[in-house]
Amino acid sequence: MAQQFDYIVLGAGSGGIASANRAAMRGAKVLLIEAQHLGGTCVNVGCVPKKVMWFGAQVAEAIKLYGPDYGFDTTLNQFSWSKLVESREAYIERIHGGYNRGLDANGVTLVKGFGKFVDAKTVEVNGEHYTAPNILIATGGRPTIPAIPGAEHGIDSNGFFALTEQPKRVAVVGAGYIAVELAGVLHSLGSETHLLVRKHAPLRNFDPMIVDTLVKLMAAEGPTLHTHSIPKAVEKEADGSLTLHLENGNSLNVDCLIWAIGREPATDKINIEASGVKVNERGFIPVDEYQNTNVPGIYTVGDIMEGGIELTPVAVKAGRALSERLFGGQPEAKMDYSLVPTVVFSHPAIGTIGLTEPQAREQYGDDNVKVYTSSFAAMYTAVTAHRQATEMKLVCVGPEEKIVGLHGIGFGMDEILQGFAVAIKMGATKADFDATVALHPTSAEEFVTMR
Ligand SMILES: Cc1cc2nc3c(=O)[nH]c(=O)nc-3n(C[C@H](O)[C@H](O)[C@H](O)COP(=O)(O)OP(=O)(O)OC[C@H]3O[C@@H](n4cnc5c(N)ncnc54)[C@H](O)[C@@H]3O)c2cc1C
Repeated sequence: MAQQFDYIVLGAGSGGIASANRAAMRGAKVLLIEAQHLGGTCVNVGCVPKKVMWFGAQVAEAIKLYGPDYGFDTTLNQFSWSKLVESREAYIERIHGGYNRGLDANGVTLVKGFGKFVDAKTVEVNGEHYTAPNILIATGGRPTIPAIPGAEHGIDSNGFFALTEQPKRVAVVGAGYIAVELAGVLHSLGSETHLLVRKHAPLRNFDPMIVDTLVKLMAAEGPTLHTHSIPKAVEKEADGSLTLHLENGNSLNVDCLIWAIGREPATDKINIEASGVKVNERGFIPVDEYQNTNVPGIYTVGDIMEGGIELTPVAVKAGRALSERLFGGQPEAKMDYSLVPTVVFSHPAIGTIGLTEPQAREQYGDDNVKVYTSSFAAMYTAVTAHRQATEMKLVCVGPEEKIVGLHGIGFGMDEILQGFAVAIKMGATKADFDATVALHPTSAEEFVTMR
């Protein structure tokens, strides 16, 4: 006999936990199924451990690059990778505790195990059957490994977080934000780091100002960027090192190879056929604007939805909106996927929202687009020998100069963006920015003082 619930959530990651909790708060009887760890990718092998490592890298930079000119006579005797990992994992354990308490407080039933569809209303876990009129698929994704000889000698981002020792020489392959972030952290913490990208630069879909600045900073400070570098094969040498052979004829010998070439959806092992839910040729699930799949009563949010934005707050917001619609008496509740801000924890950080300059010119025509920029060395770095560039840009359209894009790379950009994202979401114009009194002295003030 199947146990009956109002709502079954498959996957306790960012989207699943948020949706399960909100549904339970609205009175639904909720079952949450998780195969591995509460919190999913973000908490265990994504945003959270990544940001801790990035903070570690910030500490290293403060000591090595900036400390001396601020008068600190410091010597870095040693850096313990394993201590950093220990602190990080203890922090993650505390987050797990918080999630458990939250689910308990809301009355969500948690079952640990790998869930599979039996039919459109039934899921099986550990031999038990559970049924509900509403089922959310929130199983997220996993890193892609390329199909080349020897690829198995490399690790992925999950493997990066499992490293107990710091690699001496490492190659990170990929041009997206995860590749940039992992390479930046490893470089700043002292590994000889190589970032290999297929084309001329990483983060190619970002505003050209961001891409150009990042490439210049990498050339000046590292990691070593290898452009037009497509891996062809990986060979394990007798000494345990790895030789990466590239299509352009070059090769690179390293101790550790990290694939960060993209992610694929976890829809292939959940017997999705039994549910009737359609997936596209890559395994992502198409949904309408209300997160409905093609099967009534089955929904999806997060990294496995087709055309989604693979970020935690997006999965969380979509999951909550869905629960408000199903159980909270808000029949029109839905996620608004427009103007989603993004930060890349590079060195320095990148923040971006809205259209890039080329996108705005394409969409509105050159005559309707006005761009404002600012370029300076962040004050934190400007008083040291290690001056670091900050570049900012506002992309405005029409006679009212509505701001449709805001982009920045520089010290503090990760924390600067959120407030500006609110203003832009509200439809701010350049005049609104100009009317705002600057906060001095900050980098952020440049956004309201551009001429
Ligand atoms: C290295 C890295 C860094 C990142 N950094 C950021 C960042 O800084 N900011 C940001 O916003 N986003 C970041 N992300 C992206 C973010 O982690 C994802 O967008 C987010 O976790 C997606 O949430 P989700 O709910 O769709 O899936 P997930 O969080 O992946 O959760 C899916 C869960 O489902 C479980 N599961 C899968 N199949 C089953 C099954 N059959 N039965 C039971 N459970 C199952 C999995 O074990 C997992 O716990 C990062 C990702 C990575 C990999």
